[in-house]
Amino acid sequence: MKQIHFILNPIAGKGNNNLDLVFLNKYFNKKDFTIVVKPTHYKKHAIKLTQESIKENADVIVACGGDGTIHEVASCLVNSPIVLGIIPIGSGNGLASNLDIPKNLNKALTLIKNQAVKQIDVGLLNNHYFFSNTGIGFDAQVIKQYEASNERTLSSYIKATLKSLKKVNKLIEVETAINGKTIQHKPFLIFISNSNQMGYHVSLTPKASLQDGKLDILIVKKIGAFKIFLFTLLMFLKCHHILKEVTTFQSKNIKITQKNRPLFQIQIDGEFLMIKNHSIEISILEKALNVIAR
Ligand SMILES: Nc1ncnc2c1ncn2[C@@H]1O[C@H](COP(=O)(O)OP(=O)(O)OP(=O)(O)O)[C@@H](O)[C@H]1O
Repeated sequence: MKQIHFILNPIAGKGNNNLDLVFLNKYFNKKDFTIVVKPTHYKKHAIKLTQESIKENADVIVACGGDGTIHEVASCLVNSPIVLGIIPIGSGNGLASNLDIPKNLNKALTLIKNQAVKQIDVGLLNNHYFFSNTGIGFDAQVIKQYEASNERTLSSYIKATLKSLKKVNKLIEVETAINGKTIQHKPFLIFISNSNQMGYHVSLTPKASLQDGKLDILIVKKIGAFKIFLFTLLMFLKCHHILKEVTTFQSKNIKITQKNRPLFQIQIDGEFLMIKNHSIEISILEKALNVIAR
Protein backbone atom coordinates (compact mmCIF):
# COMPACT_ATOMS: atom_id res chain seq x y z
CA MET A 1 0.00 0.00 0.00
CA LYS A 2 1.46 3.37 -1.08
CA GLN A 3 0.59 6.64 0.63
CA ILE A 4 0.41 9.60 -1.76
CA HIS A 5 -0.09 13.05 -0.23
CA PHE A 6 -1.07 15.97 -2.50
CA ILE A 7 -0.10 19.43 -1.18
CA LEU A 8 -2.26 21.83 -3.18
CA ASN A 9 -1.65 25.57 -3.57
CA PRO A 10 -5.14 26.95 -4.34
CA ILE A 11 -3.82 30.35 -5.52
CA ALA A 12 -1.00 29.14 -7.84
CA GLY A 13 -1.29 30.07 -11.52
CA LYS A 14 -4.75 31.32 -12.39
CA GLY A 15 -6.01 30.39 -8.89
CA ASN A 16 -9.17 28.56 -7.73
CA ASN A 17 -7.26 25.26 -7.85
CA ASN A 18 -9.01 22.24 -6.43
CA LEU A 19 -8.33 18.48 -6.32
CA ASP A 20 -11.36 16.31 -5.68
CA LEU A 21 -10.63 13.35 -3.37
CA VAL A 22 -13.49 11.32 -4.93
CA PHE A 23 -11.90 11.81 -8.39
CA LEU A 24 -8.44 10.89 -7.08
CA ASN A 25 -9.80 7.78 -5.34
CA LYS A 26 -11.26 6.61 -8.67
CA TYR A 27 -7.88 7.19 -10.25
CA PHE A 28 -5.76 5.53 -7.54
CA ASN A 29 -7.55 2.35 -6.41
CA LYS A 30 -8.06 2.05 -2.65
CA LYS A 31 -6.51 -1.43 -2.58
CA ASP A 32 -3.05 -0.14 -3.57
CA PHE A 33 -3.07 3.55 -2.58
CA THR A 34 -4.02 5.79 0.33
CA ILE A 35 -4.64 9.33 -0.94
CA VAL A 36 -4.54 12.49 1.17
CA VAL A 37 -5.14 16.06 -0.11
CA LYS A 38 -3.90 19.05 1.91
CA PRO A 39 -4.62 22.59 0.64
CA THR A 40 -2.25 25.38 1.68
CA HIS A 41 -3.83 28.36 3.47
CA TYR A 42 -0.92 30.79 3.55
CA LYS A 43 2.61 31.43 2.21
CA LYS A 44 5.07 28.70 3.32
CA HIS A 45 2.21 26.54 4.69
CA ALA A 46 3.38 23.77 2.28
CA ILE A 47 6.53 23.35 4.43
CA LYS A 48 4.47 22.58 7.56
CA LEU A 49 2.10 20.27 5.66
CA THR A 50 5.04 18.38 4.06
CA GLN A 51 6.73 17.95 7.45
CA GLU A 52 3.45 16.50 8.79
CA SER A 53 3.16 14.16 5.77
CA ILE A 54 6.72 12.91 6.41
CA LYS A 55 5.69 12.05 10.00
CA GLU A 56 2.57 10.32 8.61
CA ASN A 57 4.87 8.04 6.51
CA ALA A 58 3.91 9.32 3.06
CA ASP A 59 5.77 7.52 0.24
CA VAL A 60 5.17 10.22 -2.36
CA ILE A 61 4.45 13.91 -1.67
CA VAL A 62 3.03 15.76 -4.65
CA ALA A 63 3.53 19.52 -4.94
CA CYS A 64 0.49 20.88 -6.81
CA GLY A 65 1.42 24.42 -7.83
CA GLY A 66 4.34 26.27 -9.41
CA ASP A 67 8.03 26.61 -8.62
CA GLY A 68 7.29 28.29 -5.25
CA THR A 69 5.18 25.37 -4.03
CA ILE A 70 7.72 22.85 -5.39
CA HIS A 71 10.47 24.77 -3.56
CA GLU A 72 8.60 24.55 -0.23
CA VAL A 73 7.72 20.83 -0.55
CA ALA A 74 11.04 19.69 -2.10
CA SER A 75 13.12 21.56 0.53
CA CYS A 76 11.77 19.06 3.10
CA LEU A 77 12.64 16.03 0.91
CA VAL A 78 16.33 16.63 0.08
CA ASN A 79 18.42 13.53 0.89
CA SER A 80 15.28 11.61 1.81
CA PRO A 81 13.90 8.40 0.21
CA ILE A 82 10.47 10.07 -0.04
CA VAL A 83 9.65 10.86 -3.65
CA LEU A 84 8.51 14.26 -4.93
CA GLY A 85 5.64 14.33 -7.43
CA ILE A 86 4.57 17.47 -9.32
CA ILE A 87 1.22 18.62 -10.69
CA PRO A 88 2.19 21.80 -12.60
CA ILE A 89 -0.58 24.31 -11.98
CA GLY A 90 1.64 27.34 -11.42
CA SER A 91 2.18 30.35 -13.66
CA GLY A 92 5.66 29.67 -15.08
CA ASN A 93 6.16 25.97 -14.18
CA GLY A 94 9.90 26.10 -14.92
CA LEU A 95 11.05 22.93 -13.15
CA ALA A 96 8.07 20.87 -14.37
CA SER A 97 8.89 21.88 -17.98
CA ASN A 98 12.51 20.74 -17.55
CA LEU A 99 11.24 17.42 -16.13
CA ASP A 100 8.78 17.15 -19.05
CA ILE A 101 5.80 16.82 -16.69
CA PRO A 102 2.54 17.38 -18.62
CA LYS A 103 0.25 20.28 -17.68
CA ASN A 104 -2.74 18.09 -18.46
CA LEU A 105 -4.06 16.81 -15.08
CA ASN A 106 -4.90 13.28 -16.27
CA LYS A 107 -1.47 12.85 -17.89
CA ALA A 108 0.33 14.24 -14.82
CA LEU A 109 -1.63 11.86 -12.56
CA THR A 110 -0.79 8.89 -14.84
CA LEU A 111 2.88 9.79 -14.48
CA ILE A 112 2.52 9.81 -10.68
CA LYS A 113 0.74 6.45 -10.78
CA ASN A 114 3.52 4.93 -12.94
CA GLN A 115 6.17 6.29 -10.56
CA ALA A 116 9.23 6.52 -12.84
CA VAL A 117 11.69 8.14 -10.43
CA LYS A 118 14.73 10.24 -11.38
CA GLN A 119 17.41 11.50 -9.00
CA ILE A 120 18.14 15.17 -9.61
CA ASP A 121 20.73 17.64 -8.33
CA VAL A 122 19.82 20.29 -5.77
CA GLY A 123 21.37 23.75 -5.45
CA LEU A 124 22.44 25.04 -2.03
CA LEU A 125 22.82 28.77 -1.27
CA ASN A 126 24.22 29.20 2.26
CA ASN A 127 21.57 27.11 4.07
CA HIS A 128 18.78 27.50 1.47
CA TYR A 129 18.04 24.83 -1.11
CA PHE A 130 16.99 25.67 -4.66
CA PHE A 131 15.80 23.39 -7.41
CA SER A 132 15.44 25.69 -10.44
CA ASN A 133 17.62 28.79 -10.11
CA THR A 134 18.80 31.66 -7.97
CA GLY A 135 20.23 35.06 -8.82
CA ILE A 136 21.35 38.48 -7.67
CA GLY A 137 20.97 41.77 -9.50
CA PHE A 138 18.33 42.45 -12.10
CA ASP A 139 16.37 39.18 -11.77
CA ALA A 140 16.06 39.60 -7.98
CA GLN A 141 14.71 43.14 -8.54
CA VAL A 142 12.19 41.84 -11.10
CA ILE A 143 10.95 39.19 -8.62
CA LYS A 144 10.73 41.84 -5.86
CA GLN A 145 8.52 44.02 -8.10
CA TYR A 146 6.52 40.97 -9.32
CA GLU A 147 5.70 39.88 -5.75
CA ALA A 148 4.64 43.44 -4.89
CA SER A 149 2.17 43.39 -7.80
CA ASN A 150 0.20 40.47 -6.27
CA GLU A 151 -0.61 39.18 -9.78
CA ARG A 152 0.68 35.88 -11.16
CA THR A 153 0.73 36.36 -14.93
CA LEU A 154 3.29 36.82 -17.72
CA SER A 155 2.14 40.44 -18.16
CA SER A 156 2.90 41.18 -14.48
CA TYR A 157 6.43 39.79 -15.07
CA ILE A 158 6.79 42.17 -18.03
CA LYS A 159 5.49 45.13 -15.94
CA ALA A 160 7.90 44.17 -13.11
CA THR A 161 10.79 44.05 -15.63
CA LEU A 162 9.94 47.55 -16.91
CA LYS A 163 9.78 48.92 -13.33
CA SER A 164 13.13 47.31 -12.48
CA LEU A 165 14.74 49.01 -15.50
CA LYS A 166 14.42 52.31 -13.62
CA LYS A 167 16.82 50.97 -10.95
CA VAL A 168 19.54 49.51 -13.20
CA ASN A 169 22.03 52.19 -12.19
CA LYS A 170 21.98 51.08 -8.54
CA LEU A 171 24.32 48.10 -9.06
CA ILE A 172 26.22 46.67 -6.10
CA GLU A 173 29.96 46.00 -6.12
CA VAL A 174 30.82 42.35 -5.42
CA GLU A 175 33.76 39.97 -5.54
CA THR A 176 32.93 36.74 -7.34
CA ALA A 177 35.06 33.61 -6.94
CA ILE A 178 34.45 30.95 -9.59
CA ASN A 179 36.60 28.15 -11.08
CA GLY A 180 39.73 29.40 -9.29
CA LYS A 181 39.37 33.02 -10.48
CA THR A 182 38.25 36.11 -8.55
CA ILE A 183 36.47 39.00 -10.27
CA GLN A 184 35.78 42.45 -8.79
CA HIS A 185 32.74 43.86 -10.57
CA LYS A 186 29.34 45.55 -10.51
CA PRO A 187 27.29 43.00 -12.47
CA PHE A 188 23.89 43.67 -13.97
CA LEU A 189 23.03 40.05 -13.20
CA ILE A 190 24.51 36.87 -11.76
CA PHE A 191 22.17 33.99 -12.56
CA ILE A 192 22.88 30.50 -11.22
CA SER A 193 20.79 27.64 -12.50
CA ASN A 194 20.23 23.94 -11.93
CA SER A 195 17.44 23.75 -14.52
CA ASN A 196 17.24 24.65 -18.21
CA GLN A 197 13.88 26.42 -17.79
CA MET A 198 12.91 29.63 -15.95
CA GLY A 199 9.21 29.23 -16.71
CA TYR A 200 6.99 30.29 -19.63
CA HIS A 201 9.49 28.24 -21.77
CA VAL A 202 12.11 30.99 -21.36
CA SER A 203 15.69 30.08 -20.44
CA LEU A 204 18.92 31.91 -19.60
CA THR A 205 20.81 28.59 -19.32
CA PRO A 206 19.42 26.34 -22.09
CA LYS A 207 22.30 23.84 -21.72
CA ALA A 208 21.77 23.23 -17.98
CA SER A 209 20.99 19.70 -16.85
CA LEU A 210 19.32 18.60 -13.62
CA GLN A 211 21.57 15.54 -13.51
CA ASP A 212 25.07 16.74 -14.48
CA GLY A 213 26.32 17.63 -10.97
CA LYS A 214 27.06 21.20 -12.12
CA LEU A 215 25.62 24.68 -11.83
CA ASP A 216 25.16 26.70 -15.03
CA ILE A 217 26.11 30.31 -14.33
CA LEU A 218 25.54 33.43 -16.38
CA ILE A 219 27.21 36.73 -15.52
CA VAL A 220 26.10 39.88 -17.32
CA LYS A 221 28.27 43.00 -16.98
CA LYS A 222 26.77 46.45 -16.42
CA ILE A 223 24.72 47.28 -19.53
CA GLY A 224 22.56 50.20 -20.59
CA ALA A 225 18.86 50.28 -21.48
CA PHE A 226 19.36 49.43 -25.19
CA LYS A 227 21.56 46.42 -24.40
CA ILE A 228 19.03 45.23 -21.78
CA PHE A 229 16.34 45.33 -24.45
CA LEU A 230 18.65 43.46 -26.86
CA PHE A 231 19.59 40.93 -24.15
CA THR A 232 15.88 40.25 -23.46
CA LEU A 233 15.14 39.84 -27.16
CA LEU A 234 18.09 37.49 -27.65
CA MET A 235 17.06 35.54 -24.52
CA PHE A 236 13.72 34.70 -26.18
CA LEU A 237 15.75 33.47 -29.19
CA LYS A 238 18.07 31.53 -26.82
CA CYS A 239 21.22 33.28 -28.13
CA HIS A 240 21.80 36.03 -25.51
CA HIS A 241 25.31 34.57 -24.92
CA ILE A 242 26.50 36.20 -28.20
CA LEU A 243 26.64 39.58 -26.40
CA LYS A 244 30.20 40.44 -25.30
CA GLU A 245 28.92 41.47 -21.86
CA VAL A 246 27.56 37.94 -21.21
CA THR A 247 29.83 35.20 -19.85
CA THR A 248 28.70 31.65 -19.12
CA PHE A 249 30.33 29.15 -16.76
CA GLN A 250 29.75 25.67 -15.46
CA SER A 251 30.96 25.06 -11.94
CA LYS A 252 30.27 23.08 -8.80
CA ASN A 253 30.38 26.24 -6.69
CA ILE A 254 30.53 30.01 -6.68
CA LYS A 255 31.12 32.51 -3.87
CA ILE A 256 29.93 36.12 -4.02
CA THR A 257 31.17 38.57 -1.39
CA GLN A 258 30.15 42.12 -0.61
CA LYS A 259 32.66 43.99 1.53
CA ASN A 260 30.56 47.03 2.35
CA ARG A 261 27.31 45.64 3.72
CA PRO A 262 26.04 42.33 5.09
CA LEU A 263 22.91 42.14 2.95
CA PHE A 264 22.06 40.46 -0.35
CA GLN A 265 18.77 40.81 -2.17
CA ILE A 266 18.31 37.58 -4.10
CA GLN A 267 15.66 35.57 -5.86
CA ILE A 268 15.55 31.86 -5.15
CA ASP A 269 13.23 29.67 -7.24
CA GLY A 270 11.30 32.81 -8.17
CA GLU A 271 10.78 34.07 -4.61
CA PHE A 272 12.43 37.23 -3.25
CA LEU A 273 14.70 36.78 -0.21
CA MET A 274 17.06 38.95 1.87
CA ILE A 275 20.26 37.23 3.03
CA LYS A 276 21.89 38.98 6.00
CA ASN A 277 25.50 38.02 5.34
CA HIS A 278 28.64 39.46 3.72
CA SER A 279 28.89 36.48 1.38
CA ILE A 280 26.79 33.87 -0.32
CA GLU A 281 28.20 30.47 -1.21
CA ILE A 282 26.38 28.42 -3.78
CA SER A 283 27.09 24.76 -4.45
CA ILE A 284 25.45 21.67 -5.92
CA LEU A 285 24.30 18.54 -4.09
CA GLU A 286 24.47 15.74 -6.64
CA LYS A 287 21.36 13.59 -7.11
CA ALA A 288 19.94 14.63 -3.73
CA LEU A 289 16.24 14.57 -4.64
CA ASN A 290 14.00 11.74 -5.91
CA VAL A 291 11.38 13.07 -8.29
CA ILE A 292 8.78 11.53 -10.58
CA ALA A 293 9.49 12.60 -14.17
CA ARG A 294 9.11 11.43 -17.75
N1 LIG B 1 -3.45 30.02 0.44
C1 LIG B 1 -2.44 30.79 0.07
N2 LIG B 1 -2.56 32.14 0.08
C2 LIG B 1 -1.52 32.95 -0.30
N3 LIG B 1 -0.34 32.48 -0.75
C3 LIG B 1 -0.16 31.15 -0.80
C4 LIG B 1 -1.19 30.24 -0.39
N4 LIG B 1 -0.72 28.98 -0.54
C5 LIG B 1 0.56 29.10 -1.02
N5 LIG B 1 0.89 30.40 -1.18
C6 LIG B 1 2.13 30.98 -1.75
O1 LIG B 1 1.91 31.20 -3.15
C7 LIG B 1 3.17 31.50 -3.73
C8 LIG B 1 3.19 31.18 -5.21
O2 LIG B 1 3.10 29.82 -5.44
P1 LIG B 1 3.70 29.11 -6.74
O3 LIG B 1 5.07 29.58 -7.01
O4 LIG B 1 3.49 27.67 -6.54
O5 LIG B 1 2.73 29.59 -7.92
P2 LIG B 1 3.05 30.53 -9.16
O6 LIG B 1 3.86 31.70 -8.71
O7 LIG B 1 1.73 30.81 -9.80
O8 LIG B 1 3.90 29.61 -10.15
P3 LIG B 1 5.41 29.75 -10.72
O9 LIG B 1 6.33 29.92 -9.54
O10 LIG B 1 5.68 28.48 -11.46
O11 LIG B 1 5.41 30.96 -11.62
C9 LIG B 1 4.18 30.74 -2.89
O12 LIG B 1 5.06 31.69 -2.31
C10 LIG B 1 3.35 30.09 -1.77
O13 LIG B 1 4.00 30.10 -0.51
